Amino acid sequence: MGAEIRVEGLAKSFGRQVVWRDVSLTLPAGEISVLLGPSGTGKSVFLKTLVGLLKPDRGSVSVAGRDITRLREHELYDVRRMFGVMFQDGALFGSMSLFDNIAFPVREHTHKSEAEIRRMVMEKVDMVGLLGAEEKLPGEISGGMRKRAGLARALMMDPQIVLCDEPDSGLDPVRVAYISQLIVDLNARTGATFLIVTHDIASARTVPDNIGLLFRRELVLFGPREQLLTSDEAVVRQFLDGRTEGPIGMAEEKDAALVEEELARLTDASSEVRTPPPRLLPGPGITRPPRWEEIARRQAPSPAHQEADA
Ligand SMILES: Nc1ncnc2c1ncn2[C@@H]1O[C@H](COP(=O)(O)OP(=O)(O)OP(=O)(O)O)[C@@H](O)[C@H]1O
Repeated sequence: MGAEIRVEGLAKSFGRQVVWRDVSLTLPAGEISVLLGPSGTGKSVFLKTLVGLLKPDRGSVSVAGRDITRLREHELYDVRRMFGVMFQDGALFGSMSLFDNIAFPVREHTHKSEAEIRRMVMEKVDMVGLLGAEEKLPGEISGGMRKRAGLARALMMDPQIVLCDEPDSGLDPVRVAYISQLIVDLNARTGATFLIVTHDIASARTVPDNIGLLFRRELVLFGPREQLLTSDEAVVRQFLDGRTEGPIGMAEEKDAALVEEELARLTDASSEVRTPPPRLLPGPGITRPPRWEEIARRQAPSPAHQEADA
């Protein structure tokens, strides 16, 4: 089951460089949240702060009710075990098979037998769709498969919270769609709380319950997906519509160009933008827990619509 994370008044600087100064948000237990923002706005720093790898200058991070900014190192260890982290580059050891890479956290942190480790690894390998590839080296498989292996490793300790740093970076649109579906499926199967950092607006629109936007040292907005996608807030509209007019200037030129390019492909007609697309649902064969049943029910066409369509 997922744990809630409550962040209040978080600030972080490196020397004179302010990364962000007053970030507050709650990641609801068991839900999927996405964090958007141009490069360099401190999304990875935020993930590292949530796991206690970086200490904030101010503010609190409560994980299942415990403020990790006040914990000692040995107490932090217990809280960290609640997390599974999928790093940006997969962070797999190049000389180890996928099996050994995925087994790594369990071998490091537990004294389980090899037979038990094999059972656990094969379960996760199956969950991420890598059955048959477990003896390959990371260099022998595609980028999409490496991402899946990174996810399998993040899941090994049955985490209550899964953090994914750009699970879709460097993948073609079809592989991005597969990874998005996988994240939805894993959320339905594990009930864990997911936070995903991404630049991919298409998946940000269809995967999460909640979306946040970091820009220029601030969390511009964080809330339910529908609220953000239909927001009239100028900065949100500008970001989602990829327009140059608006409060967001061109200081981060390269990032703005990148974001615009993505958005221009996906959100031409602004009327379409205002109607959130349907959410991705867990795939066939996945038993939907009540919260996913509810999401599916809410977005199913009503009987009246079905009759009108017939
Ligand atoms: N350990 C560190 N020491 C000093 N500066 C750092 C450190 N880690 C990150 N930074 C700086 O903090 C800023 C935010 O970095 P971060 O990697 O979190 O951005 P990001 O939003 O994740 O970017 P991207 O989308 O490119 O991954 C950057 O300017 C980076 O150089």
